Amino acid sequence: MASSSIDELPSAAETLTSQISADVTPPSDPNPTDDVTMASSPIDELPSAVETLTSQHPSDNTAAPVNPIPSSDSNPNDDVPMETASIDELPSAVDTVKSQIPADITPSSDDVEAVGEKRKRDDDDEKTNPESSDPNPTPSPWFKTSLCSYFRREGSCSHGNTCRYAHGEEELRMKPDNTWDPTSVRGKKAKILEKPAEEEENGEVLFTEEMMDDNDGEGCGDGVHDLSLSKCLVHLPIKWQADELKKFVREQGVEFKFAKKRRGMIVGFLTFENAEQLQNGVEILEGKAVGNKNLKIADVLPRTVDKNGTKNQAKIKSAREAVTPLADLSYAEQLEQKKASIMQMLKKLTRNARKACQNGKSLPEWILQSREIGGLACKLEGIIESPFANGYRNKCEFSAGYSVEGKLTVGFMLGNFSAGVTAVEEAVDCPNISKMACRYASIFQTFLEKSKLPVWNKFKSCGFWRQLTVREGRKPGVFSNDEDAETRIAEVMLMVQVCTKDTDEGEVAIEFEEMAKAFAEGAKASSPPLPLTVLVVQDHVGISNVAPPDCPLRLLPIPMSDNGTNPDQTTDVLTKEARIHDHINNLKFSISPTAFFQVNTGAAEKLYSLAGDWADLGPDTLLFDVCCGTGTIGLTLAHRVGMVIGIEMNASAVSDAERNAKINGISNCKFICSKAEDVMSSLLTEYLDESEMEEEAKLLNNEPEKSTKPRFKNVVAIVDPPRPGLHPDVIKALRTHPRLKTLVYISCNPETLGANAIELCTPSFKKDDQENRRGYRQRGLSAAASARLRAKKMPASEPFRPVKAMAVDLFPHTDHCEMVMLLQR
Ligand SMILES: C[S@@+](CC[C@H](N)C(=O)[O-])C[C@H]1O[C@@H](n2cnc3c(N)ncnc32)[C@H](O)[C@@H]1O
Repeated sequence: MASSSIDELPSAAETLTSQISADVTPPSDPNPTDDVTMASSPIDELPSAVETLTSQHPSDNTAAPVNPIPSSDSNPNDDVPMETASIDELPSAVDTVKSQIPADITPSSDDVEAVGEKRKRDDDDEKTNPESSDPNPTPSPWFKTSLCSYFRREGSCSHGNTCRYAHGEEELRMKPDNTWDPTSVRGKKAKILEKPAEEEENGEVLFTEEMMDDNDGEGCGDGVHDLSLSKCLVHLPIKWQADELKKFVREQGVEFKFAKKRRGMIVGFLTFENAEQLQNGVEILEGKAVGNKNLKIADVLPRTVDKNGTKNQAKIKSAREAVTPLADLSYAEQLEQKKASIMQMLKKLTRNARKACQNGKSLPEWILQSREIGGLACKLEGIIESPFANGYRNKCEFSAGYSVEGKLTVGFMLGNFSAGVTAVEEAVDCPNISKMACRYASIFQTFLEKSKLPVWNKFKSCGFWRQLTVREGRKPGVFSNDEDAETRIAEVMLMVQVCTKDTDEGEVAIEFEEMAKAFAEGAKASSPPLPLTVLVVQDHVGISNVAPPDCPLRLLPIPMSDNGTNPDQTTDVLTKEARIHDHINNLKFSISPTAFFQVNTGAAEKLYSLAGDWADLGPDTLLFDVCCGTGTIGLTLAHRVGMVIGIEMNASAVSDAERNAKINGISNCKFICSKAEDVMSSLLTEYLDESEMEEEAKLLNNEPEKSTKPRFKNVVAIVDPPRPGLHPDVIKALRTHPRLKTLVYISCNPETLGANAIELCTPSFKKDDQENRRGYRQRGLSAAASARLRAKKMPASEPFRPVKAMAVDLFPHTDHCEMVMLLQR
């Protein structure tokens, strides 16, 4: 290796790692699904796990009279009286979905209030004493929000039905501050899930690479900083680098010795010359406004030892907590939590859509009717559970880094780099990860311990070994329990991400050879031996491990194995092409290293079937599969439609899709490699308007021009965008094409589905009333607020209406959940 900077990196043991106090929270699941940016809007309004859970809706069947509380979003034009009577239970989930949890979503009065109603009494009235002896009390928002201790103890209460306290969990209502009686089951559950919020307050940031020892470019590279004279600054602008930090601090009149800051992080470091300088700096900088944030000053502590010399380990999150935060709840409880969070999203959609409607115009029917279903934009039919709750991930990305204790580790990051967390811990007890993936991570870790090349240092953006991705391909057939998970895996692709910048080619070649040997031997030595089908290296220089799809790949030969699990490298074309296979609905899918494939194949199968069942398909249907990846949705539904057009921007996914059509003998699918925003409108015109013109010409008895395109009576789009949602141009094209009547929206991020649905489902403004604001998105606006603005500019077109929704749990033990919504007009 040529680079001296890499050679000079301190060893893990030498590294003086630091722990600092700061109020940041690591993400719960580093890799819930593949994130490929599509929409231009950031998701500002994503609820945290805690918000989601504390705002959980009760499964409350009581029809207690309540005092309506106005929603902040109430639309002054909406003067439809609010029902306070009981609301019929929603129909149960579709019969076809056997494993689905019954939909117990009878709304409580709180839900009705969420629809938005004028305040009828003032705050003093709301504070009605629940212990008052008035025989006909004005119901208070606190009514039945606490459990009756008498009832709990004795099993009865002399107040009977008139008691203000809840007689059992069934009767219990959420408090006006969106919390549950802490002694109730729901209160206790919420507490478990509030844990991350407490940690956020405590603020733990773990740096496993030393950032304080580095020469900061001002000739002060003594390698040692006095941590008692150092402070950490939190809430700095993410784009700042050290120079901007230095400039800012100097402008405040603060003197210092060193300043450290990396682009992409919200934290930076200051080291002072002496105690006086430090005290002065803290006084000036603490709470100082920077942008729309106020600075926080935190201590820089040695990583594993606090100021008193005692270990800080107790405060440190485990990989299990970081990656699978719901793992300590039962699976039934997890599903209930997710369903509740999707219901919140559906209520939010109604509120946002009301805000997006034109003043003085009547609201669309679906918003008016939402009050009958507790403020939901449409019925939530339930949640489909994952067929496997454990070891279900077919793709795991393990980072190479250092553990909290400075040990070289291949595992999961305990938090977010932007918040300063670089600690990596082994995937111990993470129930969503297969044993096979963990085993490969451990083989890689053992290899790295002996490697001459260093692991990637995120803070300094240097090093060589970055990440190991383990992708598994399953055999065809039905599997019914978690236990046989390992035996289902037939093929494994390993992709190792490295950064070869400034390295010696010869040395790298030797390391790769050693690595291939280590994997092959490790796979063979495992009991039972592990499959190893493909080994590829991805060469990436960027700061984050998320590499662009066109990042260079190199296929490495795997030394021959005599255990029968590996194909012959010299003859097998599959290994030469770097691909593995998986199976969905009896179809075989070929998957290349960077192509998206749902990480939970069993649950994806259910997801696609549901989308097909809702999509109103038939031989006369033209199906647009928008963001089609390797073609899974279109190909599994191809036999039910006339033609499928798949649109996908990742070129290797598109060539996988074409290959998959061939492998499965499907000939009515066409795949377009492009960003959907660039082609959606023209494709709709190309495939629909032409046939419309021919139809008209026929009616007028004119001889139509001979078309090369097939004609379809029914047009349906199934969209399955990445987490940022659909691009505004795709939404506009779908919304304004009059022949598209049915749209099935699959979303791995219900929040962006909510934002996109605002644009799809609110009536167009009259031209004169349309807002003339420029651009698709204004800085600082939430996704929903941006969507509301765009909705006001939507060209005249019939809006869709949300018809029904279903949650599908593709990610057990994490707080992520897939969602499907049917939109029609
Ligand atoms: C959530 S995945 C869904 C893939 C596929 N439907 C499936 O279930 O396997 C989203 C896909 O959208 C693709 N994508 C992201 N942005 C896109 C864009 N602007 N235009 C078209 N495809 C895009 C990604 O490459 C990815 O394959």
